[in-house]
Amino acid sequence: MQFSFQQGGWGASLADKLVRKCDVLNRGFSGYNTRWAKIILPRLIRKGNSLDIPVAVTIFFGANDSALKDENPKQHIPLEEYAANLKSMVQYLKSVDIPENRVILITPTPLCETAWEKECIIQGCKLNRLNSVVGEYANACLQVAQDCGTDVLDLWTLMQ
Ligand SMILES: CCCCCCCCCCCCCCCCOC[C@H](COP(=O)(O)O)OC(C)=O
Repeated sequence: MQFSFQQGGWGASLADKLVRKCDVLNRGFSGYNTRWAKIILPRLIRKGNSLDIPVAVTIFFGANDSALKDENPKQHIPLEEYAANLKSMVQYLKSVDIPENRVILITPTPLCETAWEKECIIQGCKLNRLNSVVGEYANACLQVAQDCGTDVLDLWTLMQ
């Protein structure tokens, strides 16, 4: 997310598509999981006046949360906590007047294990994420969207 506004990034493309319609703000923090994001969210989005209410807020987590506990304990978040953290962020947004119908959850994308393993080796570690595990977090994200009544962009399915 943090780097999505770089040249050719999806954030930059989105901002370009929506030019003259709305501003696209990037509040991505590379490497963050839902536990850390939940803590900083109140510093990123505060209650404003009615003119400041965002048209839409996207919440895009799961890639880092789903890192394997044994191989990457710093980023790993248990599945149940991941779902609870997503719900908590939706509830926080509601408390600052951003209702669930303005929130879009985005599932994590599928993981190319061979490409990621090469990255891990460069970093001096073993493969620390598995596509099948990411899929469990994507399903949990879909469930949270259903429970909370938000829209959801199912990149897990769309990018298979
Ligand atoms: C209002 C309409 C919103 C539409 C949003 C459209 C979103 C399109 C998204 C395309 C996504 C492309 C693939 C992104 C892959 C992201 O992977 C992220 C993870 C975690 O990275 P980070 O955020 O830096 O921690 O990447 C890795 C390597 O784990």
